[in-house]
Order: sequence, then structure tokens, then C-alpha cells
Amino acid sequence: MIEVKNLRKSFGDKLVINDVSAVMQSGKTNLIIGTSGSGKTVLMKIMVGLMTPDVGEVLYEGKNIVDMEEKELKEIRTQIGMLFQGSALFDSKTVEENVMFPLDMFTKQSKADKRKRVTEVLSRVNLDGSNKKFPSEISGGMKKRVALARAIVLNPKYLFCDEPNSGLDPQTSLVIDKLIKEITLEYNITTVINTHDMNTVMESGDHIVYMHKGNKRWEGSNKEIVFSDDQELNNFIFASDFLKKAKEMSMIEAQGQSPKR
Ligand SMILES: Nc1ncnc2c1ncn2[C@@H]1O[C@H](COP(=O)(O)OP(=O)(O)OP(=O)(O)O)[C@@H](O)[C@H]1O
Repeated sequence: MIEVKNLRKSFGDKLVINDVSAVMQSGKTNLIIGTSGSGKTVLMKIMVGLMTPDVGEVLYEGKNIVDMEEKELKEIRTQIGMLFQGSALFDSKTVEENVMFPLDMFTKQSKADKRKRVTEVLSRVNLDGSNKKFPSEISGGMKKRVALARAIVLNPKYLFCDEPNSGLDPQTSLVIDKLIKEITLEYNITTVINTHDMNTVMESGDHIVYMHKGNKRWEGSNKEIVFSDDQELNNFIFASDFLKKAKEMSMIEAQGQSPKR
């Protein structure tokens, strides 16, 4: 479990994270949602230790990583997999070399063992036989899957994904969401996804944290989110008339009445 407690972060006189406390549940797909500029990325960067909060704690299984000694922090970093927004693959390296990179950096495994592990994770993301291809030769969805394979190659306990669906069509987005969710369950990973994709929210959001103007405004599951009476959250999730209508219908049905025509 990852827990953040009373986090606060300002840039100059601009407060961008305001006393945020939240829990990222173990073995679950946790989502951070909110409009652009609400503080999602800053919150995620603080959680992975790429940014230091002005005040507050980030606890990994109870251990605070803020102000942690570099040696101990390094150990936790090896348990973290990250999927960046633009996939962030090395263009001059093959798929295999890209996925092998963390193994080269953090392990002393033999080349044969590393190859075996890379082939294993590439197969898990349904990319058998793509080892020798270059990023320029594969589609955006495949690049995301390579990046996901790289993120899980060290068997992480924690997986952070920043906008995993950016730049993908809705169908390919679903494939990526499904894969992340399956992998989270299969390997019992604590996954944190930063997103404003409502499909992801409804399909994958075991636990959701809604950020609004630097504040945590709501926290709950995808079963609860559609029934929230928080006006800001409703404006965010039901941005279209179509979705507003769908909500009205499902609330009427939940009350056991048949929807009005
Ligand atoms: N390094 C920085 N220096 C100054 N201001 C920053 C910095 N990083 C973020 N901010 C500000 O903090 C606020 C929150 O930014 P953040 O990137 O966390 O938003 P977000 O919710 O992730 O938005 P998006 O969905 O567009 O990525 C914004 O007002 C942004 O301009």
C-alpha cells in the first residue's frame, strides 16, 4: 500500500497540492483523475520520489520516502515500474534492447537470462516475435505495450502509468487498459494511473482519487463514482449530454423505476 499524508507543494506563491492525503490500495488499479492542471502529475511525481513535497509524507508499506537515505530509496526505486506518457522508448534500440534496459541497469544477470526474461514479458503483452523490431517499425499501441513490458520486466511491486492512453484510439486504449488491469491482478501490483479517460475510469478504476485545483475532492470506486453528488466531480465525469442522460437513466433504474421516454 502507498499512502500519502498531508502533502503540500507550491511553485513560488502558487499552491498546487493542498494538504492531500490518500491511499493507493495494494493489488488494485488506483486512478488519479481530474481536469488539466489539477495537480495529478505533480502528485504522481511526489509519489515516485521525482519531486519533493514542501510538507507531508509518502509511505510505502509504512516507510516514508521523503527525506529517505539515497541507498534505501534506491531499493524502493527498483520495485517501481513506470510507463511514461509518450512511451519514451529509445529509437536507436530494438524492442528487445529497450525492454532489457532495466535489467542491464539494475541486475547482474547473464545475457541469456536477460533475453529469456525479455521474451517472457514481451509474450505477456502479446508481442511475441517483435524482439528485433525498432520503435519506428511498430504502431503506437505496440509501443505502449513495449513500454509496459519494460515497466514490468523487473517484477515491480508498484506500477505508475502517466496517461497510458494518450495518443491512442479508443479501441487500442481499451486493449492497454485491459492489459494493465490483468497484469496488476496477476502479479499483485499496486498500480497508479494518471488519466482523464472516462473509459479507463469505468473499466479499470478499482480505487479513484479525484483532484480539483490541487485538492483531493473525492475518493471511491468506479461503482460509487456515478452516484456521487459532488457537483465538480459530476461536471468532470458527465461532461457530455449523452453521459448526463446515461446517469439519469441508471439512477432511475437503480431506484427500481422504469426510465421516462
Ligand atoms: N515544475 C513546475 N514549475 C512550476 N509550476 C508547475 C510545475 N509543474 C507543475 N506546475 C503547475 O502545477 C499545476 C498542476 O500541474 P500538473 O502537471 O500536476 O497538472 P495535471 O493535473 O497533471 O494536468 P494535465 O492533465 O494537463 O497533465 C499547474 O498549474 C502547473 O502549471
